[in-house]
Parts: sequence; C-alpha cells; structure tokens
Amino acid sequence: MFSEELREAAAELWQASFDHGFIQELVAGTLEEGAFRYYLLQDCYYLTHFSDAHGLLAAKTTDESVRSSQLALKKGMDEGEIAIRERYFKWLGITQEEYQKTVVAPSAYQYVNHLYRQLTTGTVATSLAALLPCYWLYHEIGVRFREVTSPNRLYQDWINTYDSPAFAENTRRQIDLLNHLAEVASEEERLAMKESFLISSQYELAFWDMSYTGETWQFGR
Ligand SMILES: Cc1ncc(CN)c(N)n1
Repeated sequence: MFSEELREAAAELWQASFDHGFIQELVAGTLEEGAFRYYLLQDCYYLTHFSDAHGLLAAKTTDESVRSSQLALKKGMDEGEIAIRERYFKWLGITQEEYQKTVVAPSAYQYVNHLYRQLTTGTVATSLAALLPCYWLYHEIGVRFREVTSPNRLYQDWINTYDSPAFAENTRRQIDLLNHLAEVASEEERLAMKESFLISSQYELAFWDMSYTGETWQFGR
C-alpha cells in the first residue's frame, strides 16, 4: 500500500514527534499550561485554515468520492475538533479578544501555506497527501498514549479526542482515499505526494517545537 510507504518514510520524523518534550510532558501532566495555551491559540488558526482546505479540495476535485468525503470531514471538524477548541478556550479563560490579537507564529503560518500551495499549484492527490499527517499522526498519538492517564484533566481530554472512534474513522477514510488516488497517479505524482506528506510531517514536528519554545518572529510583528 502506498500509505505504508509514506508512513515508513516519515518514521523518524513521527518518532521525534512522539518523543518531543511537548508531548512527553503533556502525557506526564507536567507541561507548562502557558505552552498549552500558546499551542491552542496557534492551533485554532491552523484548524480554521485546515477546515477551509477541505472545502477547497472538494472544489478542486472531479472525483465524487473525494468531494463528498472532504465536505463531510469539514463539517465534522467544524462541529467536532473546532468546537472542542472553543470549550478549551473557556476552560483556560481565553477570550475571543485574546485570540483575535494573537500573532500567528512562523511555523503555524508556514504549515498553513504549505497546504494552500498544494491546493493551488499541486494536484488533488498532493493536496490530500498534505492533509493526511494531521489526521494520522494525531491518531497515532491518541492510540500510543491510551494506556497512560495524564494527571492534568485538560491534557487527558486532548489525548482522548484523537483516540476516539470518530477520529479513527476519519483517519481511515483519508488513508483509503490517498491509496485510491495513488493507484491512478503517475510515478512522478506519487513522488510529489510523498514529498507533500513529508513536508507536512516536518511541520507537525515544528508545531510542537513552536509551542514548547513560544516561537516568535525574529524582529517581532
Ligand atoms: C497542527 C495540528 N495538526 C494536527 C491536528 C489534528 N487535527 C491539529 N489539531 N493541529
């Protein structure tokens, strides 16, 4: 399966995500709440664009199975993961005003730009490959840490989201679509799909770093 080839190519990168201080401390419950707060603010920006990317992909494709699934996933995300973020905002006392004033960090900005680049200059298959690590890596995190209970209720709630049957099904859906598109892709397009998938995997790793260190622009913004 092409998805297995991609997973293997990303193995080292994904392992670095599992081992990252942000994830390890989140699971142990020792992660500074300020780092999680920062992550949530940046992730809300990311998820809003990630959701829009599904709509753009639906508009770009002529394949009905891709179109309908992206629209369904977009709806599920708006009502699920994005709605959960609103609950977390309340939990941590983050106001809309604070969110509006938040400066988008370089890595969050660049990750979103990679998605849009694929949607504009790439193909449907390379765009889907760019979206996939967002599902698959997080689902693996949920599964990997399902036996551990973080002493921090909020962190545990976050982990549970990605181990839920709904998230597992959405991940499976995107993996199946990727394999379906890879079957009819040329060798050149398959290489571009792999590159797109690996770039997203790099940005997933950068996202933990960004949140852990409170990344800022070099001369401010
Ligand atoms: C950056 C990022 N990547 C993935 C996910 C999981 N949808 C997320 N919430 N944020």
